[in-house]
Amino acid sequence: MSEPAIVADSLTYRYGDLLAVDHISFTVERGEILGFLGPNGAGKSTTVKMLTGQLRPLSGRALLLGIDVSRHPKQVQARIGVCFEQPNLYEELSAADNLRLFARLFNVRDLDLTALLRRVGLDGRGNDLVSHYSKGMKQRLMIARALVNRPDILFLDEPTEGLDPTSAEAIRRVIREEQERGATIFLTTHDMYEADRLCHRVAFINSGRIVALDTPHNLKQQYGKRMVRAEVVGPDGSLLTREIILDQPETAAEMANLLQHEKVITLHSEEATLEDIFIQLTGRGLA
Ligand SMILES: Nc1ncnc2c1ncn2[C@@H]1O[C@H](COP(=O)(O)OP(=O)(O)OP(=O)(O)O)[C@@H](O)[C@H]1O
Repeated sequence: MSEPAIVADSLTYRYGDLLAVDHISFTVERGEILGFLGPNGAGKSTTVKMLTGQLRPLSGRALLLGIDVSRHPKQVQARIGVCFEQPNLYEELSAADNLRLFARLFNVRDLDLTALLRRVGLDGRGNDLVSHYSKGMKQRLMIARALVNRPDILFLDEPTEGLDPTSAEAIRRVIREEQERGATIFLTTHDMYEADRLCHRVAFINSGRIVALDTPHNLKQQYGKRMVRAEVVGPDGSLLTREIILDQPETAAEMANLLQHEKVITLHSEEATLEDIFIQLTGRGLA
């Protein structure tokens, strides 16, 4: 079996007195989409920078595709694609020239510019200057740039943050396509719905530490409470809410009581969201 796409082994980083990343360890298998979830300042970007060779860990090490990132950054960088939250494009060049420049840097000779621009919904706009692009267009161009070298691993740092729904959906579609192509995706986000829909597993990070790492389904099973919420008509005719926790010894009796003795108007089953679980584990929200 091939080695994992990403191995983080006790990665640690400090800015002055601040321990931003505190002995983080995890593994991402090839072809997996891992969501890295945490609030502002949790240490997500710092972790990504260590994984991609932009910051040298204070201690610990990162292996990408079996290669030590600190020892062989160039070798690793040729095989990954990185898209950061802050646009770092050449604004006075056209979108196409930005991509061509990157292709030259990576020695990619058979770049199909038209196809690449089409994938991110920028076909017909390749000759526009990047400075004339909207925020969403720049973000999509950065994704395109991260794909130029057909990376084995894609690092996407908050790729849909602040985008309109159409741009965000275009980016999610590309993420799924890349995973189907066989790429591994490391997705940093504080959007729990996005993580829930896209990721095979999610890691919760808080104050520089991983507090949980599992599939969204297992996290909900382990930490979440499934429940039924009903709206019923009260004695004075007003609407009241009843909540019944599922999977308890008394659940069946409570459900029977509800249906036999109350006038039920609506009935919905609900499960914990990743946000609920994050709050339960850390005492704070993701936003
Ligand atoms: N260059 C820096 N100098 C000093 N402190 C920094 C620097 N970069 C980040 N930090 C601090 O390190 C901690 C982790 O920051 P980091 O950017 O990794 O968090 P994050 O989870 O990516 O947050 P966000 O969601 O806001 O991007 C924060 O407390 C932040 O203020």
